[in-house]
Amino acid sequence: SSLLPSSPLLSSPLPSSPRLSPPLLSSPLPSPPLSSTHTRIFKIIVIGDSNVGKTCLTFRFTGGSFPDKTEATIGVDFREKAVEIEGETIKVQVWDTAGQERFRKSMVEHYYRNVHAVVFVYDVTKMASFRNLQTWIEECNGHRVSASVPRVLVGNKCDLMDHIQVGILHMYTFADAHNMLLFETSAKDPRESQNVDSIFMSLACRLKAQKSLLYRDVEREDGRVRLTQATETKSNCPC
Ligand SMILES: Nc1nc2c(ncn2[C@@H]2O[C@H](COP(=O)(O)OP(=O)(O)OP(=O)(O)O)[C@@H](O)[C@H]2O)c(=O)[nH]1
Ligand SMILES: [Mg+2]
Repeated sequence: SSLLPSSPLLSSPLPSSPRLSPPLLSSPLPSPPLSSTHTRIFKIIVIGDSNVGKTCLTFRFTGGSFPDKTEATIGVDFREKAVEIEGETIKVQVWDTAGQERFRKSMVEHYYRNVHAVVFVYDVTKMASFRNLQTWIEECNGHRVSASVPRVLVGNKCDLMDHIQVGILHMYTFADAHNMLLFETSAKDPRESQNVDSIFMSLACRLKAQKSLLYRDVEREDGRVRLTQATETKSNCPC
């Protein structure tokens, strides 16, 4: 695990440092492509206590498996996966952040800058990791993350059924109070992998929908781009 995205866990080449290229930093949600050569990137950060399984979840989504061994993330690891939604290829760029304070201090500003969605993870077998969510939410709010940025609550390690400390009621109440989508997952159990994918795919669909409502009918007329009213809202989203 490393500050720079040179980790062997990386699924594809990614920006060489957290200073991302201008198109990603310049707009809160990148506009849809007007040509097929431009791929939109959605930046999703994954935060929560150390050891809750953030690295394993992001690896399960981008790499399709559970890593044999992980070390505490230092700074951030980037992982990326191209997904296709309604005919558009979108890059889901997952920022796997460090849970340990000493490994994240200098990076926090980078995490939240122009983020498109936030995934809050806790460990269903550790009540402390659930209680600490309040602190993570405060940090997120403290970095001027807009209320329109979708937030998701993920209770991980649900394969450890005999050790569950955070019941479903806790989870529902919390997610409801904070207007979050919620998922219970296991990064470890392969039978749960679809559920892990759903976390990121549902966000990607939502982000795409947010923008496609505005730009759905982008048309070119006489060489000029014209925006027209959305005429249909039916979605072919795979989620
Ligand atoms: N049983 C079980 N263990 C898991 C699961 N996900 C992760 N783990 C284990 O939990 C430990 C921590 O996982 P990581 O993904 O490294 O945790 P992290 O949240 O990235 O931790 P930091 O990088 O320190 O913030 C590892 O030993 C994993 O093997 C899961 O779904 N089930
Ligand atoms: Mg980690």
